[in-house]
Amino acid sequence: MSVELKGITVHYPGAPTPVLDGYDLFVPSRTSTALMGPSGAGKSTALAVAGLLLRPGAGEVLIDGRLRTVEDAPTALGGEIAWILQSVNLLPRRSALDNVVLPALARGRRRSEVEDHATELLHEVGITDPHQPARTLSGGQAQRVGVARALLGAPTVLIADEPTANLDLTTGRQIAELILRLSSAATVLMATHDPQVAAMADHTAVITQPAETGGARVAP
Ligand SMILES: Nc1ncnc2c1ncn2[C@@H]1O[C@H](COP(=O)(O)OP(=O)(O)OP(=O)(O)O)[C@@H](O)[C@H]1O
Repeated sequence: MSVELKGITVHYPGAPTPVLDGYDLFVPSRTSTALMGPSGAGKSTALAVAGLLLRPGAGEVLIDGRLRTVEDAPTALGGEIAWILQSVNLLPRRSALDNVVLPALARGRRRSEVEDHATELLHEVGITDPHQPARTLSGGQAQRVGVARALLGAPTVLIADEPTANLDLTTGRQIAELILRLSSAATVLMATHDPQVAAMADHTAVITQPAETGGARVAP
């Protein structure tokens, strides 16, 4: 499914200027785009709009050519749209496997329906013991569990907001490679500050500092 932002404007209350001002982005179906740009340029804001978590002041979000709004979030999130964040927020006393399946159980799936697939995904991301308690995982291992959790619902749109930011460069790049390889059937939008991570994606879009340009723009 393609993801398109058309003329998106977001002006946070109290801010002197909009963080996004007529922002356009097109991510073709089943491709990945790395979103780059200086801190504060609006990458997370653009992802929140694309992921239907933030209603823009103006503009449209089209997924697979269909107009979508934040009202669609309850059905889309965890199903067709999945997120991977910088901080993984695992339940520390539960196992890696529990952390992968719990969101699916909360959405009404039976454990028996998802457990085999979750175990397989954990294996694919390099977690050899699915019963390892989350509190004993390293940061990199925890993010691997986060990747498996995001992929369990077979999302068609995967949004990753600086998924490697809390990791050392090498681990971060391994995680980015995993995300892009395992989500090849999805359309991926990933914010990153690491040019090597960005280079792994099919395309790069740069959001420039609005204060300098009068509005965020995408570089070709
Ligand atoms: N909920 C909010 N309310 C008010 N201002 C906000 C809010 N969220 C973000 N901002 C401001 O909007 C600007 C863009 O923030 P955003 O997090 O989208 O940037 P970013 O490019 O993702 O930055 P970073 O690389 O540091 O994560 C910043 O100046 C930030 O302080």
